[in-house]
Amino acid sequence: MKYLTLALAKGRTAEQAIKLLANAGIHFETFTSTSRKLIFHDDRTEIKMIYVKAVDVPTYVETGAADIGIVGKDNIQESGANVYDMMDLKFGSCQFVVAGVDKNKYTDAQRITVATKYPQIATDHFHKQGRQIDTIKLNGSVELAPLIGMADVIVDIMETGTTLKENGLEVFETAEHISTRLIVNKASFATKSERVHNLLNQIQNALG
Ligand SMILES: Nc1ncnc2c1ncn2[C@@H]1O[C@H](COP(=O)(O)OP(=O)(O)OP(=O)(O)O)[C@@H](O)[C@H]1O
Ligand SMILES: O=P(O)(O)OC[C@H]1O[C@H](OP(=O)(O)OP(=O)(O)O)[C@H](O)[C@@H]1O
Repeated sequence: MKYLTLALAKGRTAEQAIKLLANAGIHFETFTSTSRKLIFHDDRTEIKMIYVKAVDVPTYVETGAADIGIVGKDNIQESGANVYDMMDLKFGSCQFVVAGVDKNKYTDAQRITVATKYPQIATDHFHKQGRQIDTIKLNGSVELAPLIGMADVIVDIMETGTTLKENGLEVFETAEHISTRLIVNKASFATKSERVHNLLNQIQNALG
């Protein structure tokens, strides 16, 4: 039988994903989060895991380079990838928020500048409200932007709220809840349906 390929997001959710897979009977014996190895095999279940940057997981799955992906909903939504979002894995929980320092200015402004790692999500969020925005794409430390006058607000992920608090930012709006999801390539879902369903069942059972 041919191996199913699973793209797993590196970073803060990786350990929990590996633990969930182990509980589902899928073991990557040589895996350590600090290793530089990119491909791991479980010969018993015939699953090949590729260990990649979170932001790239939807691309691997959409193109069929991977049959299945484990990644945060933030990255799936931002990518707009045409994949099946099959399962909430219940870890990596956080929330999209709009935050800044001057709420009155934010409320009254005709047009606002939004700094974010997620320009597509920010644009969609504000367009739903009929607001026009300019986006500035940043790749980290987004909270800095309103503090130095670079942007009026940020759209970013909040988990504990510590980063906002320590930088004197206030939540103006809360948006979507985010968690880690299991996504499936559309062609694989049709052509490898039995194997994909078996894997989904194993993971669902492990989730309890
Ligand atoms: N407090 C949090 N901040 C950011 N992401 C979180 C948080 N809690 C859970 N997540 C989830 O974890 C993923 C981010 O993990 P991580 O920060 O390791 O990746 P990244 O930001 O894509 O990586 P990098 O910082 O290397 O670019 C997010 O995509 C999100 O789904
Ligand atoms: O509410 P909190 O628990 O404080 O978590 C939220 C922070 O975590 C993330 O940043 P990350 O740690 O990925 O660093 P980054 O600034 O490099 O993106 C996110 O972009 C927020 O800055």
